[in-house]
Amino acid sequence: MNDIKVEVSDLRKRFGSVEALRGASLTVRTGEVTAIVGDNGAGKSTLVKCLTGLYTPDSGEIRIDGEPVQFSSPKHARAAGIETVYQDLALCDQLSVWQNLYLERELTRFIGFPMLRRREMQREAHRLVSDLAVNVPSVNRPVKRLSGGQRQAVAIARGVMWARGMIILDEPTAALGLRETAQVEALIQRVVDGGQTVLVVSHNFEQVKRLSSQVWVMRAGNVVQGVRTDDVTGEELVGLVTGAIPAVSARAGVSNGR
Ligand SMILES: Nc1ncnc2c1ncn2[C@@H]1O[C@H](COP(=O)(O)OP(=O)(O)OP(=O)(O)O)[C@@H](O)[C@H]1O
Repeated sequence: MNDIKVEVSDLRKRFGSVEALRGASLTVRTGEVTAIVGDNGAGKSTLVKCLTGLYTPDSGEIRIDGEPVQFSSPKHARAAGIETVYQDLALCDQLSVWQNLYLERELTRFIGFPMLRRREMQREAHRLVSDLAVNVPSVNRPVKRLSGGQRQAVAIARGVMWARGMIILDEPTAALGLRETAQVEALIQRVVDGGQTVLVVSHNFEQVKRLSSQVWVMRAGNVVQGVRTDDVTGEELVGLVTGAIPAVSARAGVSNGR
């Protein structure tokens, strides 16, 4: 197994006069939760969007499983097995849980015309939801009748269903209360235990401490430090993000994240 799932090297992206990424580099280890933290405007979303094919970087390199990739669209990144759950979740309110899980990727059979394999999708959706212990009353329930935490869990489950190796979560619990946050964090833990690699963007340092093994700190378009999460305190993370602490030195025997 390749230890490094993603390697981002010297990524640059400019929007007119704004340099959103100024040579950002980081790695994501296979089978772990890696976090990216940074203040507003630090470049986190831009970096994620380069990884998911929404933006094309001006220069730099992205390697997945050791292979250089250039994603020209989100579809292209999805075809490479990278699923992303954005803050807006992109769920279709009127549709049921199972319909959302298969949204735009419905199973069909051709009998002179394409026909939906409805039963099979419902069965598989039920199996996935049970396997991940996603707490929804039924896969037939429209998502508009679910709580915020349940909706987030459905969006993550959809990522799990289609990802082949990696899921990116953009602020997965920003809109949730304490109990729902705990449920979504437990789900993320199960996803990683199931062998997926997770990259999470979060403003919640306590969550980063609880969930991730590795954290990368971004400031003004650069990745200023990578540390193993156990080697940094919450206060140090805040200091790194704001720039009050330029860097923390690696604890004995631990590199700065590479
Ligand atoms: N499409 C765009 N057009 C112009 N400028 C952009 C665009 N996207 C991002 N930027 C700028 O690039 C910089 C980095 O933005 P980005 O959204 O990547 O930061 P972020 O760390 O994700 O911030 P936040 O935590 O607020 O979401 C900011 O100055 C932002 O205004």
